[in-house]
Amino acid sequence: MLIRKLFKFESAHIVRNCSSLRCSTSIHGHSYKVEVLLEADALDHGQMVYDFGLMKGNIRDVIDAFDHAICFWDRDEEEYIRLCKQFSARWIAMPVSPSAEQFARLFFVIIDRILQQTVMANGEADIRLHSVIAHETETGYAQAFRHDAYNPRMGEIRLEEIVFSEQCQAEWRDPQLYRKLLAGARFENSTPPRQVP
Ligand SMILES: Nc1nc2c(c(=O)[nH]1)N=C([C@H](O)[C@H](O)COP(=O)(O)OP(=O)(O)OP(=O)(O)O)CN2
Repeated sequence: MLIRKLFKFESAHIVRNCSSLRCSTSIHGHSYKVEVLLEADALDHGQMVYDFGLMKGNIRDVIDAFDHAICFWDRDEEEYIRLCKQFSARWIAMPVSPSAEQFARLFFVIIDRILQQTVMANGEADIRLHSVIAHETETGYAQAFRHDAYNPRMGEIRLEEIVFSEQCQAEWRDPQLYRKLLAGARFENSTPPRQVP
């Protein structure tokens, strides 16, 4: 069974080398929508694949870091990157260009790691990240599946190479969140009170 949770953020970028001139030569913003799809073949003690509320923890926090941030490819021109950092307290450096496709892949890789490091506490069984959909506009989206996220032909995404500005990190509920993720820390889902009907 599949479940889906929708997240939103507003962000600015340039996508170099693309065919659309406006997109590759002018900083512009989008109201992104990100759909996270999880799958499992069994249900937890609440008879859910994964409680939607749990997705409003680390998964939501990481996606929300992109809100009001300027996102740039770390191979963009040095001067452009310097100015992004100078004029925006919220910025994210990405090892791939910030197209809808790469946002979908990048979120897949991050959320996949969050789930791997999360200790399930309510009988959730074998939760798998099915795919991530990144809507850039009302009419255009990209959907990344596992084989896309880890496909080197699309560019390798190493978590260590995604850099969140100090301001992005400071606004997390846990400013150490990303450092903990990189260090392989375990994230505990809160244990629900057991009520047997
Ligand atoms: N496959 C992709 N194509 C384009 C991307 C992308 O990430 N993946 N990105 C862009 C631009 O960022 C652009 O701003 C969005 O393009 P487009 O859909 O053409 O935007 P419109 O605002 O014109 O949307 P309409 O709904 O068609 O008016 C370009 N292409």
